[in-house]
Amino acid sequence: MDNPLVSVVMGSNSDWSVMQQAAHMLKEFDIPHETLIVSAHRTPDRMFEFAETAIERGIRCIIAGAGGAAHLPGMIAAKTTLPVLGVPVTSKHLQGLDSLLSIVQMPKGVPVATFAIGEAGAANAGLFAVALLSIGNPALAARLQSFRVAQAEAVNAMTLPSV
Ligand SMILES: Nc1c(C(=O)O)ncn1[C@@H]1O[C@H](COP(=O)(O)O)[C@@H](O)[C@H]1O
Repeated sequence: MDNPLVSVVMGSNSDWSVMQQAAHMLKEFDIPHETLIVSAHRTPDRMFEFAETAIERGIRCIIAGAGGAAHLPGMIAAKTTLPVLGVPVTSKHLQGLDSLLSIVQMPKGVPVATFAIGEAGAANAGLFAVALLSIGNPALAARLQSFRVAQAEAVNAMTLPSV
């Protein structure tokens, strides 16, 4: 996508089933974004270059998802002052608790905004990026409000089976 405002990055293509939820939200709100595979562990030089050039490329925030020893969001945050939204990807052996703790326990001074494990976290990271971009953008803020109204209506229309 031309001139992306949000980067959605992940450590491996195996993260896509979770991380695509963030991209879907951005698409729903017509936010120009890019999706990339970058790994602090496996492609450290590429990760450094990505983080160091993100501001000059016009990126406004970075959604970073990883599983297991999920150092990617924190390492990106170490190399840029852009807001980094961390998504703990569900892992095979520890169900993403390892990813969550790796992402959330950042040392003071280098924040990563950490979301829920898995698809809900990825979708919410996308929505949070929209919320960040809606500051000073009343049209986008109005679309976000409409999204909430539609969501409330869907919940109001829910029914339960009789016992
Ligand atoms: N946590 C990280 C990092 C990183 O933090 O740099 N790079 C890859 N990974 C994670 O390794 C898991 C398994 O990856 P593979 O499926 O490729 O073996 C993925 O969830 C990925 O995010």
